[in-house]
Order: sequence, then structure tokens, then C-alpha cells
Amino acid sequence: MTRAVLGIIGGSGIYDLPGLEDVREETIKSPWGEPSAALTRGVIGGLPIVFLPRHGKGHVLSPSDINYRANIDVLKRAGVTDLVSLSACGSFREELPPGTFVLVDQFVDRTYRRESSFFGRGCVAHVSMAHPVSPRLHVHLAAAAKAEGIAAVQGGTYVCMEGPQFSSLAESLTYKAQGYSVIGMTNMPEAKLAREAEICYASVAMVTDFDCWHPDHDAVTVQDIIRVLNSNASKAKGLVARLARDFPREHEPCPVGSDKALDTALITAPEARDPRLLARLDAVAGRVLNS
Ligand SMILES: CSC[C@H]1O[C@H](OP(=O)(O)O)[C@H](O)[C@@H]1O
Ligand SMILES: Nc1ncnc2[nH]cnc12
Repeated sequence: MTRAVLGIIGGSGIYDLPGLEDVREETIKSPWGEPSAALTRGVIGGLPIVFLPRHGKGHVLSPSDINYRANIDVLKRAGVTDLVSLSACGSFREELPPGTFVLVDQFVDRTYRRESSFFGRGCVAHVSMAHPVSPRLHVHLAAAAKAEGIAAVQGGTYVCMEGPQFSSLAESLTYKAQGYSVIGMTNMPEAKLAREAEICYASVAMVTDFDCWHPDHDAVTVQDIIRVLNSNASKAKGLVARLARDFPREHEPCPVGSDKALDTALITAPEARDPRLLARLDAVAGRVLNS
């Protein structure tokens, strides 16, 4: 049995996590570079929690500048088994107005300027992303939202754009026509890297705006977003507190294999693997490389 450790990545408007007991900061070094910030470690009802604000303290990192690999690597080193992303997003649907929490279950990756894998020359791996969200985590989030009286829509597709500019009207209308639910700038490659690191991942996409497709809402502005962001952020903190209180203390095996993703992913012959890359993969892939 593996002890569950719940990781929380805070997005725009979420730079700390109140309600933690035994709080301490921990700076963990990563062979993948600088993570967004030091980790905040604490406990809720006996469950270990690790918090990381993805844009850094004071929101100094744009979505393209975040070192997603270092973030996931340090969370893995901190023992995180289950990871919840809290993210602001725009909505493509009338029935998902600002203030709605969407427990997304699919992602479309439109980013192009980010490192999106731990693997590559010297150790190639292909993990499945068919089901990017861990169903157990999704169920616990849905139950926590219900218990907190937070309206949360279950399921939806999050399209991740590069940013930092918001979409043009043509892009927004295209994404809407594709049937996507929400848009943000950060959940990819985060979800891919979590999968490579065998960490169960789920994202709470918190709607702040209707992007620019909506006839009654012309352009998105950060000012408009911030107005909604703050009330979303306080609800999200309640959601996390409830999730942690009710979360199983033993890590539950993932029905879609998130926690064993590397069992079937490595293709490079052992004798052809680059020892320098293997050294950097010590945390992320240690389970399979050292067995
Ligand atoms: C402040 S609006 C744009 C910004 O907000 C979202 O960030 P996060 O996913 O970290 O909450 C979006 O992806 C953009 O980075
Ligand atoms: N409309 C939008 N597009 C991209 N990222 C967002 N984050 C919040 N609102 C957004």
C-alpha cells in the first residue's frame, strides 16, 4: 500500500493554501531546472498536502515561461501521488457561465513553445493519454464539490492555447464549433508530464469569462477575469479542504493506469539508454528504471 499525498497546483489567483496544519516551506532541487516556487507542505486531517503556485509567488511566470517539467519533478520528489490542478478558464458554452467549476476529463493541446516530455534522445517513452484524468480523483472532486454546495459540471474538454494573448474571434469561434468546453493556457503539458511521472491528475477548470465568441461579451480583459477569479479562488480553497478531509489515506490504484503508465511506455533498449538522461529521470521514472 502506498500512502496518499495530495498535491495542489494553484493557478491564477491561487498563490497560497490556507487551512494547512504543520505548514513548512520546502525547496527541492530538480535536474529539470527551476520550479515555479518553493513547495508548501502541510497536513489537513492527517493527509499530507503539497502546494505549488504555478505562476510563482506574485504571478511572475507567464504560461509559456513555467517550467512544467521541474514543477512535476519536484512534486514527484515530494511524494505526491494524486495531483489537482486549479485553473482559471474561458467558456465556450452558454450553460457554463463565469463562476462554474468544470471537472474536465479531456484536453486538446495547442501549445507549441514548451517542453512537453521528460523523455527523448537516449530514453524514449510513449505513455497513453487516452484518458488524461484519473477517474478516482474526479469522483472525489465531484463528491467534495457536492458536499461544499459548489455547482460542478462533470466532464468537458479543455483546450490549452499557448498564449499569453487571448484568442482571436476566429480562433474562439473555431474552438466553440469543435465542441470544446473551456480554454486555458496551462493544463498542457502539465497533464502529460504528470502522466509520465505516474501521478494521478485531475483539473478543476473554473470559468472566469466567455472568451470572445459570446455576442454579449466582446473582448476578455484581465480586469474582468480578476473580478470573478477571487470568488472562484475562495470556493476552490473550500473545495480543497473538503477533498483533503474526505480523501482516502492510502493511494487508490488508478483505473486508467496513471500510476503505472511507464509499465508499457519505454521503447529504448536498456543497453542504448543514455546514462545522463537516466540520472535526470531518477524521480520520475525510478520505479521502472531501477526495477
Ligand atoms: C489571468 S487570465 C489568463 C491565465 O489564467 C489561467 O491560468 P491558470 O490556468 O494558471 O489558472 C490561464 O491559463 C492563463 O494563464
Ligand atoms: N478566455 C481565456 N482564454 C485563455 N485562458 C484563460 N484563462 C481565463 N480565461 C481565459
